Amino acid sequence: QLGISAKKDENFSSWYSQVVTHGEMIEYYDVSGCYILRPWSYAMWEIIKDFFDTEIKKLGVKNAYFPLFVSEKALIKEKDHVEGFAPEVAWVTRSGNSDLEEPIAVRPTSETVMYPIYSKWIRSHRDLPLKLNQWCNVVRWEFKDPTPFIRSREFLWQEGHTAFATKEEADEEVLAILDLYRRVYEDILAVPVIKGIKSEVEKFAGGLYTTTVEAYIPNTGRGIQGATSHCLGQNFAKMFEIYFENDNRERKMVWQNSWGLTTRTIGVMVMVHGDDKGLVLPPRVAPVQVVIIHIPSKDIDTKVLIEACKETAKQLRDAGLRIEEDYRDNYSPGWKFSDWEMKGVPLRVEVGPKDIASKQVKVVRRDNGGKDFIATDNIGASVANILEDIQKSMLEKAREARDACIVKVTSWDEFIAALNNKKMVLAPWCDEKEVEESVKERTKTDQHGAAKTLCMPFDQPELPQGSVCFSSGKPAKKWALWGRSY
Ligand SMILES: O=C(C[C@H]1NCCC[C@H]1O)Cn1cnc2c(c1=O)CCCC2
Ligand SMILES: [Mg+2]
Repeated sequence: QLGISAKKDENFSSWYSQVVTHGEMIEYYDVSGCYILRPWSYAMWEIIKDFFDTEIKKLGVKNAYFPLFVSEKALIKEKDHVEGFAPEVAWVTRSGNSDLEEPIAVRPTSETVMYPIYSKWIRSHRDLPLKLNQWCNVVRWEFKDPTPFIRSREFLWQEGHTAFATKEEADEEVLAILDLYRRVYEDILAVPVIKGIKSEVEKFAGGLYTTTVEAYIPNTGRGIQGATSHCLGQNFAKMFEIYFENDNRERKMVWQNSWGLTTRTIGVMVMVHGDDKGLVLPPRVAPVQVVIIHIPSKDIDTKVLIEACKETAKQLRDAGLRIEEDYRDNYSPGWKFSDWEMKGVPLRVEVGPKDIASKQVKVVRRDNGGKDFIATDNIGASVANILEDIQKSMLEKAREARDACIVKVTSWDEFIAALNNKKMVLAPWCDEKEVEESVKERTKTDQHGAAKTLCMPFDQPELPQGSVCFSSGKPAKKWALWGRSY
C-alpha cells in the first residue's frame, strides 16, 4: 500500500486520518461521526480493558450490564445533570412505521439507568458498598468535528458506579481509580498525564467534584481530558432516593462515585507517538510486539532460513511476547519493513544467511530506528529487555515534549502569549466561576476555541504570599492549568 503523504508537522488532521486508516485501525462509515474499529485497534482496546478490568476487580468492583435505553422520565430526573447536555441525547421515537408512545433515549451515560435500580437494591448498610462497572458503548450526538477515537457519536468505554455509606470511602476510591487511569496512560500507552481537580465550571454538573487525568497533544497545542473520576456526593442519592439504614437504624443517603475511560485513550496514544511513517506503538499496547522477517538469498535454501526464523519465533513466544512472522513470498523485505512500520510494530527482527551463520539476528527499533545485532541464544530475555527500554524511552520522550509545552506565568500578557504559542499555561487563579467564564470570552477567536481550565493540578507549585490572579487581580487561591482543548 502507498505510504502516508501528509506530514505530521504540516497537516496534522490529514496525517492523523491517514495514519489510523493506513495503520488498519479504522474504517470509515456512512453514518457521520461513527467509525469501524478494525482488529488492529480493537486488540489495543482489549489490552487496556484487560488491565483495567483486572485492577478494578482487585478493588471489589463487579461487572454487570444495564439496558441501552433510558426512559425520558428517568433521564430528566437529575435536572442540572442533563439540561446542559440535552442536545447530545439520541432518541428512539419509532419502531417499524409506528411511533412509540413515549420516546426512549439511547444511553449517553448510565447514571439515570442505574440509580433508580440502586434505590431499589440499597436498603441497609449491609448492602454497601455497592460497586458495579459496565463495559459498553454510549451514544452522544456531538456536533463538533468528529475525529476517530477522539470524538465520535458512539464510543466504547467503561463506566463505574459505586455507592458507599461514608464520604471518606468515596473520596478514597475516587483517587484509587484516578491512579489506575494514570497507569493506563503512563504505564501502557507511554503518555504522560497530569492529575488534578476540575474547576466548578468544568466539573460534572451533577457531581460534587471531578478529578481528571489531562493529556496533551503537542502538534495542536491542545490539552485533552484523558479520563475522569467523579465524586457525586449525595446529589444523585437525593434525586433518586438512594437511602440506607445505618447501624443506628438512622435513614441516610449514600455517597456515590462514577468514573469513566473511553476508546479516546487509543487516539491520544496515536497522536502523541505517531510519525511520518505511521503508527509508533508502545510495546505494552502493541497487538504485535515483534515481527520476524526472513531475508531470502541465493546463499541459503529459503526453507532452512524460515526454519531458523520459526525457532527464534518460538523462543520469543515462550518469553511471553506477541510475535508475528512474515514469510510472504509475494512481497520484498523492503516492502514488508515499511508495511510493519506503518502498523507501528515496536521491533523488527531480520534474519538472513549471514545471521544464521553467526547465530545472531538483526533488530530494528520502530521508535528511534536503532539497529543492532543480538545473539539468538537467550533471545527471549534480550528482546524483552529491548521492548522494556522502548516503553520507557517513549514515555520519557513524550514527557519531555509535554513539559516543554507548559509555561508558568503570573500576568495576563504572558498568559495570552503562551496560549497563542500553543502552550498549556500554569497561572495563579482566584478560582471564581465568573473569572473563568470571562477568560473563555476573552480567548475565543474565530480560528481557535476558548481557553479553559484543564485542571487544578494536585501537584501545586509554591504560591507566594500575596499572589494575585493573572486575570482578575484578586487574591490567588491556587495554580490552575489552562489551555485550549479537545
Ligand atoms: O457522563 C458523565 C459523567 C460520568 N458518567 C459515567 C462515567 C464517568 C463520567 O463521565 C457526564 N456527561 C457527559 N455527557 C453527557 C451526559 C453526562 O452526564 C448526559 C447527557 C448526554 C451527554
Ligand atoms: Mg461531552
